Amino acid sequence: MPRFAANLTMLFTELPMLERFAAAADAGFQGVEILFPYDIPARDLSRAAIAAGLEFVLMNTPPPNWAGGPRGFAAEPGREDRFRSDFDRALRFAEALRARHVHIMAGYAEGPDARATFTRNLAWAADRAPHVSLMIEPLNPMDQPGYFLADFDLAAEIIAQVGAPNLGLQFDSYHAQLITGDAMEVWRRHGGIVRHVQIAGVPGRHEPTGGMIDYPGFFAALDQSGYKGWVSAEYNPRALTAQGLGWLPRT
Ligand SMILES: O=C(O)C(=O)[C@@H](O)CO
Ligand SMILES: [Mg+2]
Repeated sequence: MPRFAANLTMLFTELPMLERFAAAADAGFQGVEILFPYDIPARDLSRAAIAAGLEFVLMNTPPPNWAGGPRGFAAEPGREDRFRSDFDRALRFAEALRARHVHIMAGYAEGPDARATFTRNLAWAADRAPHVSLMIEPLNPMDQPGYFLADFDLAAEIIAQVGAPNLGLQFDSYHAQLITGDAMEVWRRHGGIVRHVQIAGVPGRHEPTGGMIDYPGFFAALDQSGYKGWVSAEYNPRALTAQGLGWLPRT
């Protein structure tokens, strides 16, 4: 069975951020992720993770705000300077948090120029931080209209084209299901380059139970394929987070 992390941007939101760490540990999670940790001093987040005995698994490149903000700039032609200064800021946080992965967000653009910009920026980032695990994640176009990366085959092509050992795929089964209609098939095709998995129920992005994805079957497929990374719960709980954790396998 994989190790499970709680996405603290979306889970345990009934508590202040620094109290979510202990709640996640008490619930049985072994790791945590925060999408945009930039509003809280990194030392406070790091202390909370260490005190709760949790690994800090993932954070995103800026911008800082989750609510309604854009989702990065890496594929936006003409915004290379902004991407680079944001990336350096993300690296400072990642180091302070000892984050295992950094998700580089593409932003909103389309066409060959966007692809070329994204590829160049990713190559630059992979070279600048060879010791950091970097990832890109396709997002479904219903939730993020206009987001450049909305295709798993394209993500795999770009990762191959960059060819950096520290760049891989972030596989969110919720987005995979909405983009293709068959998250399991996407896993079978691209699981080999996946460094991190996120889960949620479809439809609705709630608890991973009873929807279009067979999660017990998916967890078994992860084991069968030898996946050794984390699986993060990235969903909006229907009620209090702890009330909806029946799906979380107990070790
Ligand atoms: O929305 C998702 O799914 C994510 O994993 C975020 O990192 C993107 O905002
Ligand atoms: Mg995700």
